[in-house]
Amino acid sequence: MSFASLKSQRQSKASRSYVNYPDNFQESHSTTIPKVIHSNDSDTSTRSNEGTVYYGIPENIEVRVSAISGRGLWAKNLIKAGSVIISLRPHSFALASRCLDSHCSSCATASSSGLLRCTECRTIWYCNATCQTNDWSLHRLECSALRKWAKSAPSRDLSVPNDAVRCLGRILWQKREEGFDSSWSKEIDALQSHRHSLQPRVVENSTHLAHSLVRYLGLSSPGDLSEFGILSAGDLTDVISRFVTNTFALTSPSLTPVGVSVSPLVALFNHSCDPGAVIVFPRSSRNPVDEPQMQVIALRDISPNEEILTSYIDTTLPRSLRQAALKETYDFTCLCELCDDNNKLDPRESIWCPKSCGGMCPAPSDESKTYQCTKCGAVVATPGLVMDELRIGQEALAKAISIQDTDHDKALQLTTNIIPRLVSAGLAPSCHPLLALIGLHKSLLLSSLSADIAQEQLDETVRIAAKHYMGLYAILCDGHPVRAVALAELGKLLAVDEPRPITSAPAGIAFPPSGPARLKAAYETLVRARHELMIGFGKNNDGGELGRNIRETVVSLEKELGVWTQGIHNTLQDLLNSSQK
Ligand SMILES: C[S@@+](CC[C@H](N)C(=O)[O-])C[C@H]1O[C@@H](n2cnc3c(N)ncnc32)[C@H](O)[C@@H]1O
Repeated sequence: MSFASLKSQRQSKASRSYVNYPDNFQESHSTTIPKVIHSNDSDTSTRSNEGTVYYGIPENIEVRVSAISGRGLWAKNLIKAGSVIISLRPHSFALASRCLDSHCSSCATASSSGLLRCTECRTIWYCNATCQTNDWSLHRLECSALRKWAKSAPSRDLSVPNDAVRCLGRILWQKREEGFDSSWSKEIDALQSHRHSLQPRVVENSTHLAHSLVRYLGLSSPGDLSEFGILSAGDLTDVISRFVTNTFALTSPSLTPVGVSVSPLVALFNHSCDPGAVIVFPRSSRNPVDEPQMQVIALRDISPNEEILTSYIDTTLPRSLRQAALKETYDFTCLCELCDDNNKLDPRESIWCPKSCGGMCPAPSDESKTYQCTKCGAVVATPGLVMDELRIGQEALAKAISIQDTDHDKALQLTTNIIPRLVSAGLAPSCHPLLALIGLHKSLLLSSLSADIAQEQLDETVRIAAKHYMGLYAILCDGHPVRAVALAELGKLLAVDEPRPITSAPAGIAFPPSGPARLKAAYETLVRARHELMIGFGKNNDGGELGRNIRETVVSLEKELGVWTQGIHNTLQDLLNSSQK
């Protein structure tokens, strides 16, 4: 297995920075869609003709409206786990700036070499002339905007606008090209806006984004936005708010964020912290022109008349952080089962029993009052100390995230030091911030893997990958793509050729095992990973690009194991023969 493929999975997170408003832009009438609450009963949903705006709604789902969450998508028939519910090319997408020279801007295919650069703007890259031609109707506008932006940029670092600005630019150009009355534009205009209830941080970001957008479009004043159907400050606020509320990360087949994407139909799914469906980009199309293909996949069986819910945020976070993120960007308080039931022990906020009975206690916090093991009743004697460690862990996590791209070694040192402290404090691997620190530590270790890796370093990376999977296993359902990718990573690491296999350790005790036992563990882990990938990235997609890649690895490991088994069989036979002589 190549280390390069592992390393390439570790790219830093796409940054999401949004808007700000020009002060001199007047507030006015707006084209905001009417509020869509049709029912006062919080528990009922109403079938709605709102769906008529949308093209391509599959037969087995429909738009309904509820008092709590507005429009949403509901199953009409049973949808089985691993089924692709929706598959479409997003209305618009833009690559993160750091991915522009490693991914095609037309089909979003990753390529380490061989992309062709636009000779005019020297910023956008394509697989080939076909991809360039497919993107030309928008790129001809984007190309000159990029050149003007670069000319007036104060520094090289700022010579390309971020993905949010570029995506918004593409949306506005395409609306103008398609016509404001076209179905394409109507779907964009029907996206939900929260312009009357923007949170303070969103206002600040939005103002900044609006200024950048005006500059990017080459307009001398916000008033010139009328050519894009934006006639007032309110209209511009709507454009930005719709974008912020309805944008999804564009991700690689192994879930690395590589940009932003907007699909009005997919944006109709409401949120749950325990979702029944996920949004992924498995790269399963036969025709590259259809890529990037955005798919919504059922994680479990969804019953007829059940609302299909996806998650907008990282569901490994504890309740308070999830609620804060949802409030800030999406302006609602989540009432899903996970958020609603405060009394249930949540592995995201749990520590091991202080008497080591194997049970768990709620992690001490300002809100929780009882720190008792749910199995044996033992009480945490020093909750204050655990709370201190949790706080220190949270601060270390924030620091390590902020420096991971600029000072890899320092970030690695930080995670290396803090993880054992949190483990000693009794945190379970699924508990925040330990799980996040383990995940970050794993990605930092993966990014420093090289062909001349030492056995100890490889083994340490395998152990941390196993801990990461254990933490995710306690939180996410079977087949969740995040869990599936973590298991695939663990299996691939186990399958890496050992630089110096340790043969003396008794089998079954050491982890990771060595020699043939390790090969067997790799095989079993990858078979399991493939099962999970087939759910999270779709059965019909064969688990997406990653699922297909794991299938090939499984097949080659099968052969390798066969050779081992045959070798052992031959050796035993030789021994038997010689003893009989
Ligand atoms: C991406 S849109 C989803 C579609 C939206 N309901 C509509 O009518 O267009 C996100 C917005 O839907 C609403 N929403 C989504 N999930 C919700 C939930 N679980 N509870 C309350 N509101 C929710 C929030 O207003 C949120 O900002």
